[in-house]
Amino acid sequence: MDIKSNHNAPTLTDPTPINKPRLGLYDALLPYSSGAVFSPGLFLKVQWKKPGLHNWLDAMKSSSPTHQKLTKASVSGIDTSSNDVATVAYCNWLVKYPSALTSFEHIMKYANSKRIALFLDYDGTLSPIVDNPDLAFMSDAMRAVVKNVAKYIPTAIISGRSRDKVHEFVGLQELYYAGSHGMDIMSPGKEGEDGNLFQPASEFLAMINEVYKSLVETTKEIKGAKVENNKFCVSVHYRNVDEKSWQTVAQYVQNILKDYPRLRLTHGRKVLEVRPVLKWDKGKAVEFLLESLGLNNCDDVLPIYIGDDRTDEDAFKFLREGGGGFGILVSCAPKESSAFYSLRDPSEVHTFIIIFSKTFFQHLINVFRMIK
Ligand SMILES: O=P(O)(O)OC[C@H]1O[C@H](O[C@H]2O[C@H](CO)[C@@H](O)[C@H](O)[C@H]2O)[C@H](O)[C@@H](O)[C@@H]1O
Repeated sequence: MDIKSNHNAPTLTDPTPINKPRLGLYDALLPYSSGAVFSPGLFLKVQWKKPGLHNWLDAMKSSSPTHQKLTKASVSGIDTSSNDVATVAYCNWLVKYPSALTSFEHIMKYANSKRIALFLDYDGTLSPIVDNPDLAFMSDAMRAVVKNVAKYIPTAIISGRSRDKVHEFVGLQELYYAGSHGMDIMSPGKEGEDGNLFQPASEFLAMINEVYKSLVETTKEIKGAKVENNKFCVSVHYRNVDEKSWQTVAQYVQNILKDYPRLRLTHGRKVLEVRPVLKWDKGKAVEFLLESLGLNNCDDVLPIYIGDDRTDEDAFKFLREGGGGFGILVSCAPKESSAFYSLRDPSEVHTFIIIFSKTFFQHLINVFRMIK
């Protein structure tokens, strides 16, 4: 697969925010920017039309299909001796989204002599999906590989969680963090200091808090429902709600959103995500970070994004349609995606980052020897 041939000219249309700060590690850092001012172009012009309850329910059911038990997969491939329908479907799907592990040499050939930027989603990518969102811890082994790769490659975590929460889970100072689906971006600070901040949705803070409180109040009677305040967006979890009550969850969220035309809803993995009607998503966050790092519009840069969720598709799409890189979808079940490659689960993400760091480090040594 020729990655480059798939990249067309960028299709982004909204103007650059007026006081867009640069967050680059290697650039002069601009001062902390609070209450950023943005061009009206940042707001979505078409008002979001709230879909009917049945559409919401359909989306809730399809957003997190029960994972098929796919066994015996390994780095080198899948156990094709099994005739299990799910395994066959997964193998067919791998033709379109090859494993980033089995395609590793191809990826490295393409990455050779390029500067890399690595973007990592958190839930379902660095940490396994668990029932309680407060207990979605990342393993020490995963933390160690992310810490190691970040020594050589600018690395960012891009999550739907609040930036503080995901920073607390990951626990590494040296990374870029983009919380609230990219609406809250911070660069690594110097020792004991905060880095630069970019918050395109800051004016929505009060509104989001208000909606969070209403959602907590109205859903408290639904057993298993959980509302999470992600600062510039709110998650309504229904993973632990009996399926018979999903309609009630959807109804309650819909009732509240009727009063907030400037908020919209997206679906994640057994979660409804309430967020501002802004032209800002994980794809825009990747674009912003590349620009801040001085790595945009360069032929010698390869951005790689690894993620598992629907909201990661915005980043995959950005990279595919002119962002100069590619996405890797983490999924153990077939899914349509704008990613180029796939990995089955966080343990394969762990393996990929290890192999990638080692190969990249070796490459740096070779370059160093050549110039010596
Ligand atoms: O962009 P992400 O970092 O993937 O964040 C998306 C949502 O992730 C979290 O929820 C998901 O993971 C939970 C823990 O494994 C799981 O219980 C839940 O069902 C998943 O949807 C997070 O709690 C949400 O706030 C994020 O929106």
